[in-house]
Amino acid sequence: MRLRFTKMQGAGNDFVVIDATRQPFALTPEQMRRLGDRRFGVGCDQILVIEPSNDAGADFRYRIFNNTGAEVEHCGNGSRCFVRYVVDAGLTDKREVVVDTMNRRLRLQLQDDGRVTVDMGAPVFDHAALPFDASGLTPRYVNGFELWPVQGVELAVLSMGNPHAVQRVDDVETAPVATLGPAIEHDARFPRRVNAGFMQVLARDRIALRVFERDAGETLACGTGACAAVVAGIRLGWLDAAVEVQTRGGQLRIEWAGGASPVRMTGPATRVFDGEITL
Ligand SMILES: N[C@@H](CCC[C@H](N)C(=O)O)C(=O)O
Repeated sequence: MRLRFTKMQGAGNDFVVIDATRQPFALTPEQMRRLGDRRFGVGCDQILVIEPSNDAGADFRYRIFNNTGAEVEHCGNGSRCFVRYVVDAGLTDKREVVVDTMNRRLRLQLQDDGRVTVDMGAPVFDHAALPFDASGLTPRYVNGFELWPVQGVELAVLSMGNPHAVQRVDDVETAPVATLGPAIEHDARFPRRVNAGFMQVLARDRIALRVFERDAGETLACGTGACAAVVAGIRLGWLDAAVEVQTRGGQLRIEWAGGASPVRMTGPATRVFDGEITL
């Protein structure tokens, strides 16, 4: 089958975007793996599928697949690329778009400078949401928030719609992301696995972050990972309410007022090229 696609990236987290409002979308997990493969296909961290909404309150539905073909709940950098795509493709003339994902309704705003701000929804600390099995573990409390001992390090665990485990490191450049990342991702305490964040606090309003993503491995940036790291840093008393996050692929701004308020993420979204592939 022939498939039209657009390659996009947000802070170096790269995507194959499929417009399922204009062509049928019916790829098998095997076809998605081929599409996401950097040698045998187009190559990407995630595949984003844009569908019409069947809910009057939302403009579109947006589905996310890791490059393994597994459908996942959320993708922050992808959501910015999603809105850039629907505006540039003329699918909407709105600059504020409402979209439904698997488990959240997101509100996205295209800024005059081309960046996109996303209302990412509120963080969830309930272990069942990840899920995270803390049985038999004793947390260390910092500023009233738990750090859990897993794989020999201390993890803050939370969901941004998808699961995250964040640790503080002295230096992101020397952090053992390639070895500890997969060990945390596959730790049995995370039965649906987890995205593992490594955060260096540079100042109360600035962190450096690397994320070993579930399925995709280390990516140049992870939007939900940036939100999770900043929320954890705020709860732990290390960060203020607005933080610049330096990733290997670019800069994101994350804001959170605490409690049940939504996390706001602002960052770039860029179209790279359009193409067609036979799968
Ligand atoms: N790159 C994303 C997150 C994509 C999903 C993640 N790998 C998962 O499995 O939960 C982002 O920008 O948030």
